Amino acid sequence: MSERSSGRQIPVVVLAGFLGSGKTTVLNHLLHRSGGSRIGALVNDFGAVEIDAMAVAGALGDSTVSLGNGCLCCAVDASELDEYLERLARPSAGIDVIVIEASGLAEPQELVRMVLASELPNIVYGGLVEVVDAAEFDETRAAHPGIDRHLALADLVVVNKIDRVDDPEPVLKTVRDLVDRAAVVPATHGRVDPEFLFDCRPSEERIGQLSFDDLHRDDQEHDAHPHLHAGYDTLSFVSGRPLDPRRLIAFLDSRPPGLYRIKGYVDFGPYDVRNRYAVHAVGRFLRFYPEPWPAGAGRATQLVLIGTGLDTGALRAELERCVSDGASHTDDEAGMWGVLRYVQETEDPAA
Ligand SMILES: Nc1nc2c(ncn2[C@@H]2O[C@H](COP(=O)(O)OP(=O)(O)OP(=O)(O)O)[C@@H](O)[C@H]2O)c(=O)[nH]1
Repeated sequence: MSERSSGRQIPVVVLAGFLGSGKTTVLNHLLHRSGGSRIGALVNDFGAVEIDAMAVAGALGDSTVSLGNGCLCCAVDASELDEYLERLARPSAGIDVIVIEASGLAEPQELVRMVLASELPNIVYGGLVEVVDAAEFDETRAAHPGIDRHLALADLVVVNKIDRVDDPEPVLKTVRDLVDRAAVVPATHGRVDPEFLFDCRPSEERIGQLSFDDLHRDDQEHDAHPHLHAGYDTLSFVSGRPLDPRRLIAFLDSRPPGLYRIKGYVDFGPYDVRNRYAVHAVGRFLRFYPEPWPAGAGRATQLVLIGTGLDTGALRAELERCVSDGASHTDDEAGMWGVLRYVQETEDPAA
């Protein structure tokens, strides 16, 4: 049995973007480049013929749930969405990440709200990805000013169809000006690094999510495919001494916009001797997941940071400053409050 069935949460990524921007192309790319990770897709086609579902079905088999009855954000409420998500999130499906492909006309914030309102304990919101058509961007914006609002909500913007513009810089600059801390990634034919969206597993091994060994192995795989990773910086940070929760939160709250992904485990030492804290950040989205230290596991903080244009030396120095100075914190009850703000309480059925 995988760790997932014993309480691991499955991230749900919302994939949105205007009609024809390349959402299905991105999803298909992710399906083929996700290594050993299994993606469940919730495909929301706007129209009678489920073109998108057919486009992805071959790759997905039984892990696609397709909704052909109109726009997901209008057609279902949160409890109905939960029914679909539950089908994909059941442990027997063995799914690591769920991607909801919104129809080109969907209001992404409605979908995000519904995912956040989910009462399923084993899923967690994993971020909003907006796909933009680089060639049509100016015209689409002029006709649909709401696009600006969607981009402001995004955690990652894929500026797709770069091959169709002579100079991608103007559109990339416009998009960067419109986003709020989101990473902006240029792409052709939807070729975006899946690692930006979720934690990929190596193909030959499918045990627990967020394994640090897996992440390292991914780094090696990355070297074999430099074309997907051009311009991305990665920093691995390990500390055998606990981190100070206040300092870490100050670091995270002021993280630079290009620092798009953070994942790993944090040891807060005396602040919580029983649990380690899995950390998961996608763009502005940040969550901590406390979980008991596995028996026999060495206590250490292990983090991987991924982004674009990062000053990795400066980030490492900042992380070093988060290491606790060893003073006793037993009477400092408020120390963990900042961290606990980012812990989702899923255990409470009334929540
Ligand atoms: N030239 C070029 N064409 C692309 C690229 N990405 C996707 N396309 C094409 O653009 C068209 C639309 O792509 P889709 O992935 O279906 O777009 P979508 O956003 O899912 O479309 P809707 O579901 O209608 O909203 C398809 O014909 C793709 O082959 C790209 O980077 N360059």
